[in-house]
Amino acid sequence: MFPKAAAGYSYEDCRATADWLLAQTSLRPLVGIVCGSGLGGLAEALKDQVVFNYKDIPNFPHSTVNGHAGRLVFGTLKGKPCICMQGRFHLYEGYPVQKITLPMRIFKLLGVETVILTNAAGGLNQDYKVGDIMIIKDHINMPGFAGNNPLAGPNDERFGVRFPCMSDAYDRELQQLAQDVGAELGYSDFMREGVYCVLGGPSFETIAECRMLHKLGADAVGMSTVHEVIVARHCGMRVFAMSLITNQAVMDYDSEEKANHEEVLQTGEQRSKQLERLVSAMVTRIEHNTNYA
Ligand SMILES: O=P(O)(O)O[C@H]1O[C@H](CO)[C@@H](O)[C@H]1O
Ligand SMILES: Nc1nc2[nH]cnc2c(=O)[nH]1
Repeated sequence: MFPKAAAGYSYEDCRATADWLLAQTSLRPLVGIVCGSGLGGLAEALKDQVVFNYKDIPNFPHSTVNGHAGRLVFGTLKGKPCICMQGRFHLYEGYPVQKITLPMRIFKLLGVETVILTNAAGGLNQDYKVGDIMIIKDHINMPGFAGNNPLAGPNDERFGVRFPCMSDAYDRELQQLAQDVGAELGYSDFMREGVYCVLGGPSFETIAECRMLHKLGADAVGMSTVHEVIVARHCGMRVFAMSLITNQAVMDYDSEEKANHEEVLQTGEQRSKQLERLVSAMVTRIEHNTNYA
């Protein structure tokens, strides 16, 4: 029933995992949240929690990265049923791209309509400061240019169409909602919007690579999110994503700065309460049961 899939999982495999979860809790989540590096504190805001360790969930990969606890948390945020991934999967952990995006299909089969993704990213835009929150308005899928797209392979129409549109990947209403909620919370000074570029990692970028990405139109760079967004949109969920700028990408040969994961986690900790308030306030105001595909 729960095969060890080498690359991806079939519709039936995803259904089996979703049904296994649905049998353990009566909560039916409408919003799915993915916590980025050091941002797992978001899950603590959920009430009436039912928690699963990834290693206990059939078919689920395991978290191997510091700052990604590896727990799936069902609960409510101000009364709204949610599910939260306290930790995500990345290409550099050695998982095939179809495997790191499996949770999006599970979300869909659990009944999730809206996905909110967070990540830690390096700032390429010279106006950005460490601690800024960037609403993602678009992405550049660098591994996708080389054919590493989570939708490559046979397409199952029960999830979505063969050639999904991505020019509307990031829901504009939700971007506006984030701006409005951010302004009400007094966060406007550190809220931005921009383009996120995903790379394979795990090495951080060279100076020449950062300069190139900036010239290509990227405002922030990271190693996640985009694959999840593609799969979430393919199966018709509404998507909002944001980056916490945890470090400045090094763009200058005179700089003494060195990107490191400790700084990433530290910035996450410093901004975690504000991110939690932003996400909670957004979740309470998200409308449901509309056709978002
Ligand atoms: O994108 P998230 O999971 O937030 O993590 C980011 O932070 C890690 C590097 O410090 C990388 O995994 C990068 O992708
Ligand atoms: N690729 C990449 N990922 C990150 N995650 C957090 N900061 C960074 C960064 O500078 N580069």
